[in-house]
Amino acid sequence: MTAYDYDVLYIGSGHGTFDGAIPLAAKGKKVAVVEQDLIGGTCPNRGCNAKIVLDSPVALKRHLEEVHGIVTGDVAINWSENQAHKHEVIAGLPDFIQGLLDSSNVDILFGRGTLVDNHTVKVNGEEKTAENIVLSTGLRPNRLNIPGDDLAHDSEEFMNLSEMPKRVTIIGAGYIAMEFATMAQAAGSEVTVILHGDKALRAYNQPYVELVIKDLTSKGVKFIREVEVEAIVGGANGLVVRGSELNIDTDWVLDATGRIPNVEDLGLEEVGVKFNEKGIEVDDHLRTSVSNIYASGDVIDKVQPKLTPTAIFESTYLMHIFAGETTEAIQYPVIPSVVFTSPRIAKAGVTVAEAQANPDKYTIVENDLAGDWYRQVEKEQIGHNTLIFDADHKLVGATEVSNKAEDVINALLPAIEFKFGPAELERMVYLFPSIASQAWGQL
Ligand SMILES: Cc1cc2nc3c(=O)[nH]c(=O)nc-3n(C[C@H](O)[C@H](O)[C@H](O)COP(=O)(O)OP(=O)(O)OC[C@H]3O[C@@H](n4cnc5c(N)ncnc54)[C@H](O)[C@@H]3O)c2cc1C
Ligand SMILES: NC(=O)c1ccc[n+]([C@@H]2O[C@H](COP(=O)([O-])OP(=O)(O)OC[C@H]3O[C@@H](n4cnc5c(N)ncnc54)[C@H](O)[C@@H]3O)[C@@H](O)[C@H]2O)c1
Repeated sequence: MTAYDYDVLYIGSGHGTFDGAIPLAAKGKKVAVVEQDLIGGTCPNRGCNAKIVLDSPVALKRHLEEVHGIVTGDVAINWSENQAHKHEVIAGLPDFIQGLLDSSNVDILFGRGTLVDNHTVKVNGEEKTAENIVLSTGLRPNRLNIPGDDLAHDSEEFMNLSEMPKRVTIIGAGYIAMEFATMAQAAGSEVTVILHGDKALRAYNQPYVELVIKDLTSKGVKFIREVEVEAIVGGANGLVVRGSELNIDTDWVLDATGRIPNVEDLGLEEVGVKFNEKGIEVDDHLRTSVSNIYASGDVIDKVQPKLTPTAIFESTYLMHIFAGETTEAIQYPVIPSVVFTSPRIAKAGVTVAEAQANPDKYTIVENDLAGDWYRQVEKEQIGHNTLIFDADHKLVGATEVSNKAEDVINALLPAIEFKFGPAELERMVYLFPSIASQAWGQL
C-alpha cells in the first residue's frame, strides 16, 4: 500500500475547507490545508463578516429614521470610525481559524498550491502527497475588459475605504452592487448604479427588488438601466464613466459585475480535472473527473447559490465521505439567501416565479405586513412577504422584503426543509412577542 503524506489535502482555506477539515482531523485523519493568502478565505476577511460589520450602522440608521420623532436628533455615519470598528471585529479571524486548525492538528502549508499529479500538490517548490485532494479555491472579482478598467475597484477595496468618496458609481446590479449602493448612500455618497439589463437581483422576486430600488431612489440613488459601459477615463474633476449616450462624472468606480472561479494555473488541465467558465465540474459526490480529486465551495460549477451556507454544507458532507461515514450522494437541503440591502430581501425554497409558472402545483399567499401590529412597533415602512404552499398546504417556499427578512426566513426554514404539517406546526412554540412568533403565526 502506498503511504501518502496526508489522507486529505485541501487547496484553499475558506468555508469550503475548514468547516470539514477541522472535524475530519479531530477524527484522526491526517489533514493539510494549503493557503496563499489570509486563512479563512473570502467570507471572514473580505465577504460576509466584513460586510455585515460595515452594514450594522446602516441598518440602525434606517431604524432611527423610521422612529424619527420618537427618537430625536440627527444621525450620521462616520465612515472612518465604521471602518476602524470593522477592522477591530474581523482582524483576529484568520488567527482564530488558524487556532482551530492547529488545535485539531491540521497542517497549514502557506503558499500557492498546484497539482503535479492526482496525488501530488506542489507548494513553494515542495511536493506533498495525499490520498484525496479537495480543490476549494473560491472565486475572484470579474474585471470588465474595457479601456480604463484599471481605474475601477472591487468589493474588497470598497470595504477597505477609510473615507467614503463623495460620488460613487457602481457597475452591475447583483448582490454586491445593491448592498454596497445601500452602504455608500447611507454613508453620505451620491451613488449611481449602472445596469446593463433592465433588472437587478434577477434571482429574487422582482416586485420586492423594485421596492428596494424605489426606496434607494427616494434617497437620491440614481439607477440607470440598459447601458453598456464602454470606458472609464480620468477627467479634470475625477473620473468619467462612459457608456452608450452616457457620461457620468464620479470620484470612485466599483466594478460589481460578478465573480469568476479560480481555476487557472492550478494544474487542472495537466491532471485531467474538467472545468468550464462557471467552475470545476463535479458529480453527485462532489468528485471531479479525476476520481480521488474533489471540489468544494464556490469554485464548483453548480446550481446551488455560491454562498457560505452552501460551502459549509459541502465541506461537512466531504468530511463524512472521507471519514467513511457515508457513501451516499450529496443531498442539498433548502439553502436560504438574503441580500443585505435596507430593507433586506430574503428567500428560501420554491420561488414566486416557479410557483407562478406551476399554478396547478402551488398556492401563492401574499401578505402586506403593514397591518401586522408587531411590525408597527418599530414603525417599519416596507414589509411584504409571499408564502408558497403545495397541494397538501405544506409550506415549500417563502420570500420577504423587510428590515428583518433574514430572521423571518430563518424562522420559517424548518417548516420548509422538514415539510411540517399541522401537528408539527402546533408543537413549535416561539417566544412572544418576537419576529419568529409573528412569522410562524402566518402558517
Ligand atoms: C463582498 C462579498 C460579500 C459576501 N457576503 C456574503 C453573505 O453575506 N452571505 C453569504 O452566505 N455569502 C456571502 N458571500 C459569499 C461567500 O463569501 C462565499 O460563498 C464563501 O466565502 C465561499 O467559500 P470558499 O471556501 O468556497 O471560497 P473562499 O472563501 O473564496 O476561499 C478560497 C481560498 O482559496 C485560496 N486559494 C485560491 N487558489 C489557491 C491556490 N492555488 N493555492 C492556495 N490557496 C489558494 C484563496 O486565497 C482563498 O483564501 C460574499 C462574498 C463577497 C465577495
Ligand atoms: N448577501 C450575500 O449572500 C452576498 C453578498 C455579496 C456577494 N455574495 C456572493 O458573491 C458573488 C458575487 O456577487 P456579485 O454581486 O459580484 O455578482 P452577481 O452575479 O450577484 O451580480 C453581477 C451583476 O453584474 C451584472 N453584469 C455582468 N456583466 C456585466 C457587464 N459586462 N456590464 C454590466 N453589468 C454586468 C449582472 O447583470 C449582475 O447584475 C455572488 O455569487 C454572491 O453569491 C453574496
